[in-house]
Amino acid sequence: MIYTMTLNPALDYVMHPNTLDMGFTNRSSSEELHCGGNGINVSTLLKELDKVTVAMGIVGGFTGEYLLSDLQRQGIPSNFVKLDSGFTRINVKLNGIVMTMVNGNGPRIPEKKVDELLERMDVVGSGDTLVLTGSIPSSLPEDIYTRLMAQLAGRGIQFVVDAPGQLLMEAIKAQPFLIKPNNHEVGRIFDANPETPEECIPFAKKLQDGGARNVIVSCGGAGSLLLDEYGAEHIVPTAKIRLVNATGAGDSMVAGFLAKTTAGYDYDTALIYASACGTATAASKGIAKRATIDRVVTALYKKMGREMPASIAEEIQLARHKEEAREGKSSWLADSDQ
Ligand SMILES: O=P(O)(O)OC[C@@]1(O)O[C@H](CO)[C@@H](O)[C@@H]1O
Repeated sequence: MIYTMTLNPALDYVMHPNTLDMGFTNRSSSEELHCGGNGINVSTLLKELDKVTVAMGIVGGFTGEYLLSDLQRQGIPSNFVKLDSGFTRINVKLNGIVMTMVNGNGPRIPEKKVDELLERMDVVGSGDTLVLTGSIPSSLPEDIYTRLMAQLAGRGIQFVVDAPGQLLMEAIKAQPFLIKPNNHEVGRIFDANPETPEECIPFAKKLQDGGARNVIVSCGGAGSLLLDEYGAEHIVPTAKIRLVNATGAGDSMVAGFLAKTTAGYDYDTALIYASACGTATAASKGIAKRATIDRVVTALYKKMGREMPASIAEEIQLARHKEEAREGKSSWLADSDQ
């Protein structure tokens, strides 16, 4: 089972302002509301790929209730600690000419709620994957991810960490299976300015020396790097799309990588799939839908001049048939049952 942990979930309020003049009233041409926070995004994309996950974390107030009901509506099982006061943050994403985000700090988390969370973690056991991702409210200690991993150490759990700066550097000491910073985050950690996957290799090596087993560094349109646990470097380009929304693209990469590694695919295939999932979300409003992911996977293999593994091609075809059947465009279900 894959568990995702979102300690600071959010409702992402996406606005499309035509202007962004400081000190004046700006108007948005349309708005959207998505349930977010990194772990929830990972669960949402994995749900699109028919992978069951349990979303865990801490929620509060009416925004937290909304988030839980949305997870239920999507059919994503959840196990969240509920706060007695305070509310889950609303992060504002200004999707104008230049994308600007204002992320909330999040509610205050009392120590007893941390204890409750640690108790609930006992459901995670041997063979499970635990994804620890996103920032944490400032009332939580900086070593919270390390504490969670220490509590679960020795149970045969695979940890995945995608967190900013110091949180990440603390967490790699617990030798997570995967970390996924982007090139800007890597640059901030090492006081450098890597732009391409190739330029990220030495920094990925340092992160591996610090304990991480597999290191993915996403570099936006320049492609992605995976330095795998055997020391092999994999680089994939990014499929060309029209950028709609960068929010959740990194989480979608993590989800895509886990979808394929937990299904037994090799790291090379998993990275290509991860990159396609990230790109598909960047081309979507909210987290990508299955049909977009499949289109981008196909485009990426074409761009790379490589043949898609037959099993992935079959999956894509099956998903398309299912979609057509749902929309009443084909009768393949009836045919195949005859
Ligand atoms: O403030 P954090 O926790 O660093 O990031 C939170 C966030 O920006 O990340 C997700 C996309 O990755 C969004 O759904 C969410 O609003």
